[in-house]
Amino acid sequence: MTDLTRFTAARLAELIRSGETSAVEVAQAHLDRIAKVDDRIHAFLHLDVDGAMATARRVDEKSAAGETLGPLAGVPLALKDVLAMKDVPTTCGSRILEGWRPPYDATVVRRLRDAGLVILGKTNMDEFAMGSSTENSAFGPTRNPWDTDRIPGGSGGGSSASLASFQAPLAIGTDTGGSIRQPGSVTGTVGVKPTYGGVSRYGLVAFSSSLDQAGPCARNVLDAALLHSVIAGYDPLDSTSIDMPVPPVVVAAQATDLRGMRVGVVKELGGEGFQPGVEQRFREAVDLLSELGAEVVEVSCPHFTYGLAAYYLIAPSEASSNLARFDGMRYGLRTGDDGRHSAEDVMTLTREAGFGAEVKRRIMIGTYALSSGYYDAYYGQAQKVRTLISRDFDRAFEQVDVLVSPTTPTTAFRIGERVDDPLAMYKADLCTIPSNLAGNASASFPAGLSPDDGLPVGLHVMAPVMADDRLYRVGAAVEAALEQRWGHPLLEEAPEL
Ligand SMILES: NC(=O)C[C@H](N)C(=O)O
Repeated sequence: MTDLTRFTAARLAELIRSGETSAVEVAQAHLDRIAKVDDRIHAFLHLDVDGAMATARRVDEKSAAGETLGPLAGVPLALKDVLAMKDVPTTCGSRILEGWRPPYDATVVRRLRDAGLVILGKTNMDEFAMGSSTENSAFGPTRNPWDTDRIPGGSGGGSSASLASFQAPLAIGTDTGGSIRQPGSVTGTVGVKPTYGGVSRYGLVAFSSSLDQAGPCARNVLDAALLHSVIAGYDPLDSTSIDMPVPPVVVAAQATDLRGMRVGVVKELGGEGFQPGVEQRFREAVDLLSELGAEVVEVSCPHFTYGLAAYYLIAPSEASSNLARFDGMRYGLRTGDDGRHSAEDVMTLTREAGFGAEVKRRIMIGTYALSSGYYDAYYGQAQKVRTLISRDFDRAFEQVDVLVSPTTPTTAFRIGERVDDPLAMYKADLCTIPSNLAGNASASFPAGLSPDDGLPVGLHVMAPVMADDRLYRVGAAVEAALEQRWGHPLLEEAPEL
């Protein structure tokens, strides 16, 4: 049979159901691929070979017993290392959690297991999801399969790179300010940030609790939708979980036109500071939306311009509180516990040794923004801006069904290029942050290769709260039209590894 790592997730599941291949064969093919290429990519931090093979065998046994298999049963998946998986190392890309094996599964992980997905291992990420390049991982950077001198995006660069290098057909990411969508954009893959509350955060190690959201990553729109419907849905273990039916994402992912849909191009997200090739592919994508039947208008969201500033007060503030629990007493690393230091000293020494520079920077910014006398001027002000951004969305969605922009201002930059310039790094999330602040659904879909450097460009689509299906409708129609234009999916143009 042709190389099993080249199939879509939907097709693999079909082949397993029909008995043309087995879940064990599929898992083995992906583990072989990882063994062949991951020394050059470094997408994975940890492989769970025994666990993966055991799940695959269970799926094959069920199939042999004539049990009906779910739509993704037996399909391999790469899990971002920020989700707790029982007895499997979970580091969040940080030294401070080295050696920690969670005693429980995140709800997302439990749902994946129940649906028979084969979790291959944990993927690399910026430490505690703070970054846009995966260079802030304590375990070394991940490389972009399109050009291994470049970043695969962040913080979920391990997940996006595993897809683009055919090491896994599906992955899970988390998105606080763009960590699913920006890696998707720069690797030519699909990344969806569901509505906040649409996917449970139980067992997702918290960075900024009011912004964090787990979501599906895939090489095509239908696969992302199938994965979305596995992980989404109400969870009593997450107090912010929305008790409503999951939007009909799988049906929407089979759309071929956009007739009757109103699309708004966000005036403030583009132009100055955007790479010309990114702008060009974005404009072409907008023309394509009209060709597919959508009515396209320009929409102004004046407060989006302040999104980045508000995010870099709110996210560090929440992080400074959330990360207080990593003190050497409860999890992972403990430094200075030699009988000569007080408990407080052990906490300080552990945090000094266990956290990287970016995490420390954010803890300091957040602590400052929340401190007495500054709270109103910084954190309080940022929360007001957050409300204004939500109102921009509300007003826009009175006129249009979805909003669009480029996903990121540039294509994948070079490893090392922005490590000494945090602001340049933060700007990668200029277009993605507003949706985290407002909590609405949004996604990045491949929109072709930039004519100036031949690297992938993403089309960013934003939909109202719990209207995630609209993202998939746009994504599916665009994907079908572009494949027809090129005669193949975008990743076929990626260099062989
Ligand atoms: N976590 C995210 O969504 C990534 C964002 N670039 C950040 O550094 O906060």
